[in-house]
Amino acid sequence: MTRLRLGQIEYLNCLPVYYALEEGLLPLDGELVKGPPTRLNRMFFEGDLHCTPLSSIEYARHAGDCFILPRLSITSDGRVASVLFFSHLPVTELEGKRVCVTTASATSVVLLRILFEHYYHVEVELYPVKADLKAMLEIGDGALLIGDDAMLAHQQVIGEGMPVFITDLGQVWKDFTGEKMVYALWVIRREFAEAHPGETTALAELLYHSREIGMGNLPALIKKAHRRTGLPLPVLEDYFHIIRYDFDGDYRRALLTFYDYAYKSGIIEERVRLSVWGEDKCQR
Ligand SMILES: C=C(O[C@@H]1C=C(C(=O)O)C=C[C@H]1O)C(=O)O
Repeated sequence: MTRLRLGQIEYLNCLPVYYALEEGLLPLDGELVKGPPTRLNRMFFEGDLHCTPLSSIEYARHAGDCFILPRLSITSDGRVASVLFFSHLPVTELEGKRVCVTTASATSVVLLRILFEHYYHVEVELYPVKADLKAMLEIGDGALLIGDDAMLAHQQVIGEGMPVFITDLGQVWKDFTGEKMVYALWVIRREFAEAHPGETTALAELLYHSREIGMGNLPALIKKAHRRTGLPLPVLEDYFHIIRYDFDGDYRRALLTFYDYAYKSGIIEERVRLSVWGEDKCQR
Protein backbone atom coordinates (compact mmCIF):
# COMPACT_ATOMS: atom_id res chain seq x y z
CA MET A 1 0.00 0.00 0.00
CA THR A 2 1.27 3.51 -0.77
CA ARG A 3 2.14 5.60 2.26
CA LEU A 4 -0.89 7.45 3.58
CA ARG A 5 -0.98 11.19 2.87
CA LEU A 6 -3.25 13.03 5.30
CA GLY A 7 -4.14 16.72 4.91
CA GLN A 8 -4.06 19.15 7.81
CA ILE A 9 -5.50 22.67 7.57
CA GLU A 10 -2.72 24.98 8.72
CA TYR A 11 -5.10 26.89 11.05
CA LEU A 12 -5.75 26.48 14.74
CA ASN A 13 -9.17 24.99 13.97
CA CYS A 14 -7.44 21.69 13.16
CA LEU A 15 -5.13 21.63 16.17
CA PRO A 16 -7.48 19.70 18.50
CA VAL A 17 -7.74 16.89 15.94
CA TYR A 18 -4.00 16.74 15.17
CA TYR A 19 -2.46 17.68 18.52
CA ALA A 20 -1.95 14.08 19.66
CA LEU A 21 -0.42 13.17 16.28
CA GLU A 22 1.88 16.21 16.28
CA GLU A 23 2.99 15.49 19.84
CA GLY A 24 3.60 11.80 19.09
CA LEU A 25 0.94 10.75 21.63
CA LEU A 26 -0.60 8.58 18.90
CA PRO A 27 1.27 6.98 16.02
CA LEU A 28 0.45 7.97 12.46
CA ASP A 29 1.68 5.59 9.81
CA GLY A 30 1.76 8.21 7.08
CA GLU A 31 2.61 11.78 6.24
CA LEU A 32 0.89 15.00 7.36
CA VAL A 33 0.52 17.56 4.58
CA LYS A 34 -0.29 21.09 5.76
CA GLY A 35 -1.95 23.84 3.77
CA PRO A 36 -4.84 26.29 3.54
CA PRO A 37 -8.25 24.75 2.79
CA THR A 38 -8.43 25.49 -0.94
CA ARG A 39 -4.98 23.96 -1.55
CA LEU A 40 -5.91 20.79 0.37
CA ASN A 41 -9.23 20.63 -1.50
CA ARG A 42 -7.38 20.75 -4.81
CA MET A 43 -4.70 18.24 -3.80
CA PHE A 44 -7.37 15.82 -2.60
CA PHE A 45 -9.28 15.87 -5.89
CA GLU A 46 -6.05 15.61 -7.88
CA GLY A 47 -5.31 12.39 -5.99
CA ASP A 48 -2.39 13.87 -4.06
CA LEU A 49 -3.97 13.24 -0.62
CA HIS A 50 -5.83 10.14 0.53
CA CYS A 51 -7.70 11.85 3.32
CA THR A 52 -8.18 15.47 4.34
CA PRO A 53 -10.43 17.97 6.03
CA LEU A 54 -12.32 19.30 3.01
CA SER A 55 -14.37 22.50 2.67
CA SER A 56 -17.94 21.24 3.12
CA ILE A 57 -19.14 22.89 -0.11
CA GLU A 58 -16.58 20.85 -2.06
CA TYR A 59 -18.09 17.63 -0.76
CA ALA A 60 -21.38 18.70 -2.36
CA ARG A 61 -19.61 19.13 -5.68
CA HIS A 62 -17.76 15.79 -5.57
CA ALA A 63 -19.82 13.50 -3.31
CA GLY A 64 -19.32 10.55 -5.66
CA ASP A 65 -15.53 10.64 -5.28
CA CYS A 66 -15.27 10.21 -1.53
CA PHE A 67 -16.69 9.04 1.79
CA ILE A 68 -17.15 11.25 4.83
CA LEU A 69 -15.42 9.95 7.95
CA PRO A 70 -17.96 9.60 10.77
CA ARG A 71 -17.95 11.71 13.95
CA LEU A 72 -15.72 14.54 12.68
CA SER A 73 -16.32 17.99 11.24
CA ILE A 74 -15.39 21.62 11.84
CA THR A 75 -18.57 23.32 13.01
CA SER A 76 -19.87 26.19 15.10
CA ASP A 77 -23.18 26.57 16.86
CA GLY A 78 -23.51 30.30 16.28
CA ARG A 79 -20.43 32.48 16.73
CA VAL A 80 -17.27 30.89 15.31
CA ALA A 81 -14.69 33.69 15.80
CA SER A 82 -12.63 32.57 12.78
CA VAL A 83 -14.95 33.24 9.84
CA LEU A 84 -15.24 37.01 9.89
CA PHE A 85 -16.42 39.66 7.50
CA PHE A 86 -14.82 43.09 7.97
CA SER A 87 -16.44 46.10 6.31
CA HIS A 88 -16.27 49.87 6.09
CA LEU A 89 -20.06 50.09 6.23
CA PRO A 90 -22.76 48.05 7.97
CA VAL A 91 -23.43 44.93 5.88
CA THR A 92 -26.89 46.12 4.85
CA GLU A 93 -25.38 49.25 3.28
CA LEU A 94 -23.07 47.45 0.86
CA GLU A 95 -25.47 47.33 -2.12
CA GLY A 96 -23.50 47.52 -5.39
CA LYS A 97 -20.11 47.49 -3.61
CA ARG A 98 -17.13 45.24 -4.20
CA VAL A 99 -16.13 42.98 -1.31
CA CYS A 100 -12.92 40.93 -1.21
CA VAL A 101 -12.94 37.27 -0.23
CA THR A 102 -9.91 35.22 0.73
CA THR A 103 -8.73 32.71 -1.85
CA ALA A 104 -8.06 30.28 1.04
CA SER A 105 -11.77 29.57 1.50
CA ALA A 106 -14.42 27.68 -0.44
CA THR A 107 -17.25 27.13 2.09
CA SER A 108 -17.19 30.52 3.80
CA VAL A 109 -17.25 32.37 0.47
CA VAL A 110 -20.43 30.46 -0.40
CA LEU A 111 -21.82 31.15 3.07
CA LEU A 112 -21.21 34.87 2.58
CA ARG A 113 -22.89 34.74 -0.84
CA ILE A 114 -25.93 32.93 0.58
CA LEU A 115 -26.26 35.40 3.45
CA PHE A 116 -26.08 38.41 1.12
CA GLU A 117 -28.65 36.89 -1.21
CA HIS A 118 -31.14 35.25 1.15
CA TYR A 119 -30.72 37.07 4.46
CA TYR A 120 -29.54 40.61 3.80
CA HIS A 121 -30.96 40.90 0.26
CA VAL A 122 -27.98 42.97 -0.74
CA GLU A 123 -26.19 42.57 -4.05
CA VAL A 124 -22.39 42.80 -3.96
CA GLU A 125 -19.49 41.86 -6.20
CA LEU A 126 -17.30 39.15 -4.62
CA TYR A 127 -13.65 39.63 -5.49
CA PRO A 128 -11.22 36.79 -4.59
CA VAL A 129 -7.78 37.91 -3.39
CA LYS A 130 -5.00 36.79 -1.06
CA ALA A 131 -5.77 37.21 2.65
CA ASP A 132 -4.57 40.64 3.80
CA LEU A 133 -7.04 42.80 5.68
CA LYS A 134 -5.64 46.22 4.87
CA ALA A 135 -5.01 45.48 1.18
CA MET A 136 -8.51 44.01 0.89
CA LEU A 137 -10.12 47.07 2.46
CA GLU A 138 -8.24 49.27 0.01
CA ILE A 139 -9.50 47.37 -3.04
CA GLY A 140 -13.03 46.91 -1.72
CA ASP A 141 -15.48 47.86 1.00
CA GLY A 142 -15.42 44.50 2.74
CA ALA A 143 -13.10 41.58 3.43
CA LEU A 144 -13.88 37.95 4.23
CA LEU A 145 -11.13 36.17 6.14
CA ILE A 146 -11.05 32.71 7.69
CA GLY A 147 -8.97 30.74 10.14
CA ASP A 148 -5.93 32.29 11.82
CA ASP A 149 -5.99 35.12 9.26
CA ALA A 150 -9.42 36.16 10.57
CA MET A 151 -8.43 35.86 14.23
CA LEU A 152 -5.21 37.84 13.74
CA ALA A 153 -7.02 40.50 11.72
CA HIS A 154 -9.58 40.80 14.51
CA GLN A 155 -6.76 41.51 16.97
CA GLN A 156 -5.26 44.02 14.52
CA VAL A 157 -8.60 45.88 14.32
CA ILE A 158 -8.80 46.02 18.11
CA GLY A 159 -5.12 46.89 18.56
CA GLU A 160 -5.06 49.68 15.98
CA GLY A 161 -8.60 50.89 16.65
CA MET A 162 -9.46 50.48 12.97
CA PRO A 163 -12.94 51.82 12.18
CA VAL A 164 -14.45 48.65 10.70
CA PHE A 165 -17.56 46.60 11.36
CA ILE A 166 -16.95 42.92 12.14
CA THR A 167 -19.60 40.33 11.32
CA ASP A 168 -19.26 36.73 12.51
CA LEU A 169 -20.77 34.56 9.78
CA GLY A 170 -21.39 31.57 12.07
CA GLN A 171 -23.57 33.81 14.23
CA VAL A 172 -25.45 35.30 11.28
CA TRP A 173 -26.11 31.83 9.82
CA LYS A 174 -27.52 30.76 13.20
CA ASP A 175 -29.71 33.89 13.40
CA PHE A 176 -30.95 33.20 9.87
CA THR A 177 -31.58 29.43 9.96
CA GLY A 178 -31.38 28.46 13.63
CA GLU A 179 -28.79 25.84 12.58
CA LYS A 180 -25.17 25.09 13.28
CA MET A 181 -22.71 25.76 10.45
CA VAL A 182 -20.53 22.90 9.18
CA TYR A 183 -17.44 24.35 7.50
CA ALA A 184 -15.38 21.24 6.85
CA LEU A 185 -15.62 17.44 6.84
CA TRP A 186 -12.94 14.78 6.89
CA VAL A 187 -13.17 12.81 3.68
CA ILE A 188 -11.34 9.84 2.21
CA ARG A 189 -11.00 8.99 -1.46
CA ARG A 190 -13.58 6.44 -2.47
CA GLU A 191 -11.23 4.13 -4.37
CA PHE A 192 -8.73 4.17 -1.50
CA ALA A 193 -11.43 3.35 1.08
CA GLU A 194 -12.86 0.55 -1.03
CA ALA A 195 -9.40 -0.93 -1.62
CA HIS A 196 -8.34 -0.54 2.05
CA PRO A 197 -11.46 -0.79 4.23
CA GLY A 198 -9.57 -1.90 7.36
CA GLU A 199 -7.11 0.99 7.14
CA THR A 200 -9.96 3.43 6.49
CA THR A 201 -11.84 2.34 9.61
CA ALA A 202 -8.61 2.45 11.61
CA LEU A 203 -7.85 5.98 10.34
CA ALA A 204 -11.35 7.19 11.25
CA GLU A 205 -10.84 5.75 14.75
CA LEU A 206 -7.38 7.28 15.02
CA LEU A 207 -8.57 10.78 14.11
CA TYR A 208 -11.51 10.53 16.49
CA HIS A 209 -9.28 9.27 19.29
CA SER A 210 -6.74 11.99 18.52
CA ARG A 211 -9.47 14.63 18.79
CA GLU A 212 -10.54 13.19 22.16
CA ILE A 213 -6.97 13.48 23.41
CA GLY A 214 -6.62 17.01 21.99
CA MET A 215 -9.84 18.25 23.59
CA GLY A 216 -8.85 16.51 26.82
CA ASN A 217 -5.60 18.50 26.91
CA LEU A 218 -6.90 22.01 26.32
CA PRO A 219 -4.48 23.86 28.63
CA ALA A 220 -1.41 22.42 26.83
CA LEU A 221 -3.07 22.79 23.44
CA ILE A 222 -3.89 26.45 24.14
CA LYS A 223 -0.26 27.12 25.10
CA LYS A 224 0.87 25.54 21.85
CA ALA A 225 -1.67 27.62 19.90
CA HIS A 226 -0.38 30.75 21.66
CA ARG A 227 3.25 29.94 20.76
CA ARG A 228 2.23 29.25 17.18
CA THR A 229 0.17 32.40 16.54
CA GLY A 230 0.81 34.90 19.33
CA LEU A 231 -2.95 35.24 19.82
CA PRO A 232 -3.92 36.23 23.40
CA LEU A 233 -4.65 33.33 25.75
CA PRO A 234 -8.25 34.44 26.54
CA VAL A 235 -9.02 34.58 22.80
CA LEU A 236 -7.71 31.04 22.40
CA GLU A 237 -9.57 29.76 25.45
CA ASP A 238 -12.78 31.17 24.03
CA TYR A 239 -12.06 29.73 20.57
CA PHE A 240 -11.47 26.16 21.67
CA HIS A 241 -14.66 26.28 23.70
CA ILE A 242 -16.86 27.38 20.80
CA ILE A 243 -15.46 25.38 17.88
CA ARG A 244 -17.14 21.95 17.48
CA TYR A 245 -15.98 18.71 15.89
CA ASP A 246 -18.94 16.31 15.98
CA PHE A 247 -20.97 15.14 13.04
CA ASP A 248 -24.16 13.58 14.34
CA GLY A 249 -27.83 14.27 13.52
CA ASP A 250 -28.02 18.02 14.19
CA TYR A 251 -24.82 18.63 12.30
CA ARG A 252 -26.00 16.67 9.29
CA ARG A 253 -29.33 18.48 9.20
CA ALA A 254 -27.45 21.80 9.41
CA LEU A 255 -25.15 20.79 6.56
CA LEU A 256 -28.08 19.77 4.37
CA THR A 257 -29.73 23.14 5.09
CA PHE A 258 -26.55 24.85 3.89
CA TYR A 259 -26.58 22.69 0.74
CA ASP A 260 -30.23 23.56 0.14
CA TYR A 261 -29.38 27.25 0.08
CA ALA A 262 -26.35 26.60 -2.14
CA TYR A 263 -28.69 24.75 -4.50
CA LYS A 264 -31.25 27.57 -4.45
CA SER A 265 -28.50 30.04 -5.31
CA GLY A 266 -27.34 27.91 -8.25
CA ILE A 267 -23.97 27.18 -6.60
CA ILE A 268 -24.42 23.41 -6.67
CA GLU A 269 -26.31 21.56 -9.35
CA GLU A 270 -28.12 18.89 -7.39
CA ARG A 271 -29.23 18.11 -3.88
CA VAL A 272 -26.64 16.10 -1.99
CA ARG A 273 -26.63 12.75 -0.21
CA LEU A 274 -24.15 12.25 2.60
CA SER A 275 -22.26 9.00 2.29
CA VAL A 276 -20.54 8.33 5.56
CA TRP A 277 -17.95 5.58 5.87
CA GLY A 278 -19.25 2.60 7.84
CA GLU A 279 -22.91 3.58 7.56
CA ASP A 280 -25.11 1.50 5.30
CA LYS A 281 -27.70 4.03 4.38
CA CYS A 282 -27.11 7.45 2.94
CA GLN A 283 -28.79 10.32 4.76
CA ARG A 284 -32.01 11.46 3.09
C1 LIG B 1 -14.08 27.58 10.87
C2 LIG B 1 -13.31 27.56 9.81
O1 LIG B 1 -13.61 26.61 8.92
C3 LIG B 1 -13.03 26.41 7.71
C4 LIG B 1 -13.49 27.07 6.56
C5 LIG B 1 -13.27 26.52 5.33
C6 LIG B 1 -13.74 27.21 4.09
O2 LIG B 1 -14.25 28.33 4.20
O3 LIG B 1 -13.62 26.62 2.99
C7 LIG B 1 -12.57 25.31 5.21
C8 LIG B 1 -12.05 24.69 6.30
C9 LIG B 1 -12.04 25.33 7.61
O4 LIG B 1 -10.79 25.95 7.83
C10 LIG B 1 -12.15 28.47 9.67
O5 LIG B 1 -11.41 28.45 8.67
O6 LIG B 1 -11.92 29.23 10.59
